[in-house]
Parts: sequence; structure tokens; C-alpha cells
Amino acid sequence: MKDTEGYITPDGRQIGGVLMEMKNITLRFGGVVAINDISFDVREGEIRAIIGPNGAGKSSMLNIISGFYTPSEGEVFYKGEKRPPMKPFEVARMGVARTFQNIALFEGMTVLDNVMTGRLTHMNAGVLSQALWWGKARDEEMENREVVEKVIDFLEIQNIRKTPVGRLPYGLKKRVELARALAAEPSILLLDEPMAGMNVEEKEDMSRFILDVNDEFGTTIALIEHDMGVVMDISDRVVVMDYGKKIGDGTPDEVRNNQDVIDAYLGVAH
Ligand SMILES: Nc1ncnc2c1ncn2[C@@H]1O[C@H](COP(=O)(O)OP(=O)(O)OP(=O)(O)O)[C@@H](O)[C@H]1O
Repeated sequence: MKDTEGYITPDGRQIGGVLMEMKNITLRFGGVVAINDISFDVREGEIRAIIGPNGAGKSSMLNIISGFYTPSEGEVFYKGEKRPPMKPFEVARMGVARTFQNIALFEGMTVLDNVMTGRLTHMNAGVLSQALWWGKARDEEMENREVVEKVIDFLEIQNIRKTPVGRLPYGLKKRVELARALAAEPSILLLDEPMAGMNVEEKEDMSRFILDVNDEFGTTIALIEHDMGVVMDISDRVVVMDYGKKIGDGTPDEVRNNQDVIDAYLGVAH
């Protein structure tokens, strides 16, 4: 498949060309090789999962995509251009939003205010322009509110919009975090173990929301997940990592039948 070509998923969705490409990525922490020469791409409109057992290097990979780590070797291409080393907020401004495994919300603030913080990367009117040019700041505020309200409706959290996040159960906090990331209107949404710590019902809800977000907004989604089962149903293509190496890459069916992947999950000795 060429970079500019897409494909049609079994459920009939059109996937586009390459949006993000990781090329020969290696990441070392002193003597530890967390990621060892891994390449893969994420295509426009795709739900792409990175899975692997504990310590496989998934979080490290997500942190490279989000700009938190700079690879020791290799390159990241985004929208066809090589991305220079950047700070996470610069990467966010380029349209990359993320959620965190250990929910990173402001517990004392309401759901609405938390979701509003997702708009920060879109706020351009500084204090001076707010003082001198009312119109621009006001238009911006209106637009931000509009996006936020749409996301809140979409994720069905209207009834808790004034509730402080600290009072919510775990599954709902995760949904608020998803709402905040979505409020940034990202080109690519990174989800860090979105189902971790959830019960079966919460996992089903989260799966449905991930699918709906992709379907409704056409958002490209890359997620990492420890548990192989939960992502297989919702992902278009899956990268499998083990001990820092890529051991599989393909559709859920291809990956499920890959002997190296089966061995890694069963803990066969290396
Ligand atoms: N900041 C760090 N300093 C040193 N070693 C690290 C650091 N972060 C990760 N590692 C090591 O790199 C390897 C990959 O870790 P990483 O957290 O990326 O794996 P993971 O697949 O996300 O694991 P988990 O499912 O347990 O979260 C591990 O051996 C880990 O100990």
C-alpha cells in the first residue's frame, strides 16, 4: 500500500493515506533499550492499536508520538513532514491530543471547566487583544463554548456538566478525559490504556464511544492497551510490541494468528 493510498475496512469505512509515520524508532534509557528499531504508520481515519505485555515499550512509544520523549534514533513524520524535536505543547498545537492512564483532570473543577481546558491550544486572543479588541476574544470564547457543548452532548455527560470531577466514579472520569481531548478537535487522538481499571460495562461503554468518535468526527485514533481482548474488536490495525521490538503488525485477525504474538502473550521463553 502506497503512503497516499487508503483502504476500505471490513465494516465499509474509507481509510485515507498516512497521517503519521514512525520510522526506525529506537529509545534508550541508559543501558535499557525501551524501543528497538520500530517502524509503523497511522492512516487518516484509522483506529490503530499498539498492544504488548508489561514493559513492552508501549508507553514509551506513546510518549514519543506526543512529544514527551525524543527518540534516540529514528524519525517521526506527521502530515508528510519530518517532525523536529518538539515540546509536548507544540505537538498538541499541531493537532495531537491525548488522554492519560492515570487520569489527569482537575478534581476540584467542574466537568465543564475541565473540558474547556481542552480548548487551550486554540486560544489565540491574548490579554492585550482581549483588552483592545473585544470582538476577537468574544468570538473565540463563543466558538470554544460551542465545540465544548457539542462534545459534552456527544459523550452524554450533560447531566454532570456542573459536577466537580472529584465526585465522579472512575468510568465517568475517563469519559470526561476523553471529552477534554476531543474538545481540542485533534487530527489524531492518543488514548493511553483507555480501558485500564474498568469493569466490563464501563469497557463496553468506552469501546462504543471510541467507535462513535471515529465515526462521527472522522478522528484518527491511536491507542495503547495492555489487554489484547478489548482492543481487537474496535481496531482496524494493530502493532504488537514485546521487549521493545515489533513482533506483529496487521489486522486483528492477522495478529491473532501470528505465532510470535501468541507466544509473547503466553509468556514463552525468549
Ligand atoms: N524513564 C525511564 N527510565 C528508565 N527505564 C524506563 C523508563 N521508562 C520506561 N523504562 C523501561 O523501558 C521499558 C519499556 O517500558 P514502557 O513503560 O514503555 O512499557 P509498557 O509496554 O508501556 O509497559 P506497561 O504495560 O507495564 O505500562 C521497560 O523495561 C521499562 O522499565
